[in-house]
Amino acid sequence: MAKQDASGFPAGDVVFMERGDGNSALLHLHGATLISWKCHGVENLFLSSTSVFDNKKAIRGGVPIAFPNFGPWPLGPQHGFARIKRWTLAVPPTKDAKGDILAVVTLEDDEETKAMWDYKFKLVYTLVLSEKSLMSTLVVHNTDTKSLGFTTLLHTYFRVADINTTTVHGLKGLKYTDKITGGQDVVEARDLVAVDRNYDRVYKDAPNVTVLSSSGEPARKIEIKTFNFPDVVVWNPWDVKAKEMGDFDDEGYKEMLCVEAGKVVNPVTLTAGAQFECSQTFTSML
Ligand SMILES: O=P(O)(O)OC[C@H]1O[C@H](O)[C@H](O)[C@@H](O)[C@@H]1O
Repeated sequence: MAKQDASGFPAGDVVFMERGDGNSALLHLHGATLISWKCHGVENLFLSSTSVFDNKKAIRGGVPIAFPNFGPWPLGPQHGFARIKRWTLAVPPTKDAKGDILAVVTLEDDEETKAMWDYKFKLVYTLVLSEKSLMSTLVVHNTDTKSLGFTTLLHTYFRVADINTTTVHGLKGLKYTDKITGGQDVVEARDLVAVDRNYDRVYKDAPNVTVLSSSGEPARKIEIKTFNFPDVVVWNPWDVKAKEMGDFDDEGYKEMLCVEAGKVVNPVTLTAGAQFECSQTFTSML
């Protein structure tokens, strides 16, 4: 398995949050990519063992942030630049009276971002680690004197013991676009969505709670509660695409599922000085 604890990284590259009861989180400042969330000692995030940590390429796994664009982008790299920029640690891990840990990282425009996307902005990403939960809040500030538009998404790679026992609840009745087959939107008929091939589906207008369940050892049941993320992308590259990606374990598709909270179908428009807040909270229900 990939290095998923703080000891494998130069100290200045990662932010380690630890409650001391088997609950911890590890964020890499490259892309503000959360690369580990352990709940009672169980790792819930998938990180490819072949992920490249060169502070250039996006980290393959954890929770990369897509901003200011989800998907192919004519102005710059796929999924935007937030996942490949170095973020700044604004508030180092701080414990409150309940024992919860808070940390804040930020990203602001610079010459490189403005060459692609000519706007001034500030992103503030706040993590709060509780006993069974991790809340991640992204606030986008328009610090420019003109309006800007964007799409954004938290690209969570969940770790599961066995994809064949994994389901996602909460998507029934929603329309989705299937990016693999193309064509018309389809209505999801299943209460429990199981993934048995290459999936790349964008579910629209989802309720704010979905639940990922997986048996095997260890079993997992994780509630994903969102705010201002109306879309859910379900992605698994499966065997052929996994092999095609240089930074994805050949067999890794059997041990992961991406359930991505997004604001991707309808972009956000922010007037000068305005801000937009969105969040997702993982809660282990076991
Ligand atoms: O390889 P990446 O740029 O990290 O993208 C990985 C995947 O991200 C999302 O899930 C998209 O819906 C997929 O179309 C894409 O293949």
